[in-house]
Amino acid sequence: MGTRLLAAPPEGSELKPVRGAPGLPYIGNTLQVMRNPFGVARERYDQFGEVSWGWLLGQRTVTVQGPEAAETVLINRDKAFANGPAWSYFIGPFFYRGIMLLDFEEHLHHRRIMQQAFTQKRLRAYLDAMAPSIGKGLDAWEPARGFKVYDHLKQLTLDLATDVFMGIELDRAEADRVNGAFIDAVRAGTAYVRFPVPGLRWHKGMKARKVLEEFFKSNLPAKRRDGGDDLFAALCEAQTDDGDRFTDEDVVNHMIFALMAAHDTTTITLTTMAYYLAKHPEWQERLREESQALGKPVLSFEDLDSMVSIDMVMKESLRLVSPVPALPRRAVKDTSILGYHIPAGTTVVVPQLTNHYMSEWWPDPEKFDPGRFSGERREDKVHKYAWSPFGGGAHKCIGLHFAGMQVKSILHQLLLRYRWSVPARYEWPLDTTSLPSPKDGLPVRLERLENTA
Ligand code: HEM
Repeated sequence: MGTRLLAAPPEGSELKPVRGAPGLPYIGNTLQVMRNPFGVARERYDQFGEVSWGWLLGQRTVTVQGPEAAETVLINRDKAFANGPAWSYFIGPFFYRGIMLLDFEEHLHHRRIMQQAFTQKRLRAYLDAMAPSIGKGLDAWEPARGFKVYDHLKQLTLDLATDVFMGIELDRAEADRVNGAFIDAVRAGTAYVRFPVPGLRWHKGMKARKVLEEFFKSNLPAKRRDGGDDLFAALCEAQTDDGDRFTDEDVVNHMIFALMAAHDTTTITLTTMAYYLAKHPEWQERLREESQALGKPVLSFEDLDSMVSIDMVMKESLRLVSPVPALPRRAVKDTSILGYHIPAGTTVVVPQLTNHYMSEWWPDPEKFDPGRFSGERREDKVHKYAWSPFGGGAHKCIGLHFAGMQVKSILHQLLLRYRWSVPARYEWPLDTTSLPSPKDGLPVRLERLENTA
């Protein structure tokens, strides 16, 4: 495929043009990137270096590889890169005015208020609220061969979302209606037909958005009045020192977005951990011993830092399978990345999934080796953006401590109740066409342990 330049740099500037092998207009390498993101990224890096371009999902897209380029884009010093126009292309109609889709001053205003829903005091309350629901959810698992871990974890985190995020008692039918709408809204983002044809994903997503809006709107007055220990109440109450608060509409938009931001990401992290712990039983035993040694059936906030092995496995799993595989941005003015000219209007993507596999930054990147995050080794310290599953800069994941808490709390309780394994030669078929997930649901042999805690 021929090499083409994205655009000529302005005359007299010392900037270099971005090169690429873009392929057919609109289609380009989309299929290859989806099927084999690692191979394509390596090939492009070897041919063009950190900054290259191609057609991706119907857009001219500049892909920036490696932590230095990631830092330039995410730190965004001269405010050249915007989230809204880039993310809206994928999820705009369904996650309208979610905080990740806001930019610059407006984003900062919302972020300051939202921060109040993620204080240590709030996090403690969320953790205490979720512990019993986790136990109940896990107790209902039925040990079997071919037990689909991914499907069960997805259901568990969805049920937790109803408790900890909404704090609303729902009967099963209502919970299924709201959860179903939520799932349709998330799926719509990966629709191939990107306009509303009745019965297809996009159309279902639009309908689902309406269901969710009505649900949160109708529950909002009671939430504002009664408060609570859930995220919905926290967003209603959140207030900055300057007295800024969210409007009713803001609360609804942020709730719908937060559910989405939290759900699949946490499920993918837990599933990846379950996969590697099944493939590496010595690590599973090590984690189980750590949990048993704690001598408590559930984790409290104070215990989180002492779960050192779970922490290392979580970090390594987030490196190997970054739940948000790529971060898109749109250049809102002419700018540059590592000396390359980026014209206004260009879509720029930071591919976290493949960045975590660069042998330039990670020794033996394909290997599951949680010890690389141990105090003595800290391989992630090679660059601030070498390990960045939570992104960076102004939009860095606001829920990262929440995620750590939830993952550790679930894994601790899981390790105390069950052992799981896969045949030695099993390799999971990872689907990378959307957010990464196992095509087969990750079937394991699940056994209940005699003594829990
Ligand atoms: C392991 C789990 C998680 C991962 C890997 C993850 C990853 C990310 C990433 C990469 C971003 C930045 C997107 C960008 O810059 O374009 C982000 C943003 C965000 N995440 Fe998470 N996330 C996780 C869990 C959560 C949870 C549990 C919550 C809520 C409780 C949450 C709420 C958010 C929100 C609200 C934003 C937007 C922040 C902003 O734009 O200011 N995330 N997340």
